[in-house]
Amino acid sequence: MSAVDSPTKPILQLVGVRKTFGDFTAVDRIDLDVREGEFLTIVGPSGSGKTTLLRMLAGLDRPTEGWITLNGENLNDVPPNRRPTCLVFQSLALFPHKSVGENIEFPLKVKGVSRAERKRRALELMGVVRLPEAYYGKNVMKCSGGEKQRVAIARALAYDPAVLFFDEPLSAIDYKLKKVLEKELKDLHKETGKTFIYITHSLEEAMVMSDRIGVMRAGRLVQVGTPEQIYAHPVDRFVSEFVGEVNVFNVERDAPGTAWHGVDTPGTFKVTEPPLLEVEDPAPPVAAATTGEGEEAPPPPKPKRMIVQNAVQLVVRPEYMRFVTEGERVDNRLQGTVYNEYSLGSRVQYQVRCGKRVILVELPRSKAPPASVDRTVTVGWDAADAIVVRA
Ligand SMILES: Nc1ncnc2c1ncn2[C@@H]1O[C@H](COP(=O)(O)OP(=O)(O)OP(=O)(O)O)[C@@H](O)[C@H]1O
Repeated sequence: MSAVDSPTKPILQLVGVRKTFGDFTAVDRIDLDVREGEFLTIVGPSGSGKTTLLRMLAGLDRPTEGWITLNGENLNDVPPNRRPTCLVFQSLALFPHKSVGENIEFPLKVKGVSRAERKRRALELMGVVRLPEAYYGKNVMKCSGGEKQRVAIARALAYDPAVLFFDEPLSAIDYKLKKVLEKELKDLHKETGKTFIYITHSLEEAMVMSDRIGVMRAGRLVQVGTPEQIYAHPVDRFVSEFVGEVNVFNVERDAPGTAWHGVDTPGTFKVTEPPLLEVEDPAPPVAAATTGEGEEAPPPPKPKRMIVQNAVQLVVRPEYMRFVTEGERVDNRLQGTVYNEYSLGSRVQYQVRCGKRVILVELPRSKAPPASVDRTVTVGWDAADAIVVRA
């Protein structure tokens, strides 16, 4: 059972964490519970605030507002070297003139562990990260990128931290090795049972390894969920597009119960009823009250209302689009012409011009029709396969 399914208590809690640089807010009021033993990945585009958040977690920066607690203890003023956490940097920060063994043993040496015990533990950790014992005396700069990565992780494990932070450790590694290391990191997480917090801009990486993923945008954590939740139930268009290429249709209706019409794509569409939207009541905020001691008490929260949405976006992933034959039952269909097709290895992607729009369709190679370019086709999708997000 993963940490996500189990009722484990939060090990790390963030409450209203904010970081500003002058007038600029890099991280904006983040609330997050990290469960003990989970692999949580924070993803987001460049500049969304991931590194700033991680630096606060690791103690390299102090939050401007809010609290970070570990097992209930406020960490805000605890320096990095006094925290039971360890950060594996993108640059790895290894000691270049030292051997693999010396690098891994460093935290143990600082703790005053005997030479024999240090060596025993270093060899044990080399086994955990799959480095051959013969590498013990090898100069770390003579190791490959993937090997250095393993040394950095073994050294982090030597600290025996409660939580390990990873700052894009695989970003400089070639694609094939990265795929191997992603799986190894996931195995390592399982074997050690430690809490891993991982930062990356690659959602693909996050999907492979994580129990949960937090998606950041402009300093805010816009969605936290399992890879399945992020993929199948993105909260908005930003998250859905971050997960991969999508077809987006703007649709609206005059009133509940009437037909949905395309705004930018002509036609009537069958749409799964969108969820009610929770909004703050537009009534003016209630003035702050004064407490008995003469201090200002915070105003009560604004009441919320549920409203029916009559304008939404339908997000249809290319793999949920299909070519429809005459008479085939499908909820929504569009006529078009295939103008390009691309091989994606085991899948084929088609670009289909439907009026002024280009629709992406992706099929497994085994179901891909041959030589489709310039053919007139009908593309279609079922209402249940469209993700309905706020317009
Ligand atoms: N010390 C600083 N002073 C001023 N602005 C900063 C500082 N550190 C970060 N920022 C700004 O805060 C924002 C978030 O930066 P951050 O490095 O956290 O983003 P990121 O999501 O990690 O990006 P990337 O994936 O490119 O590393 C950026 O606009 C950045 O310019």
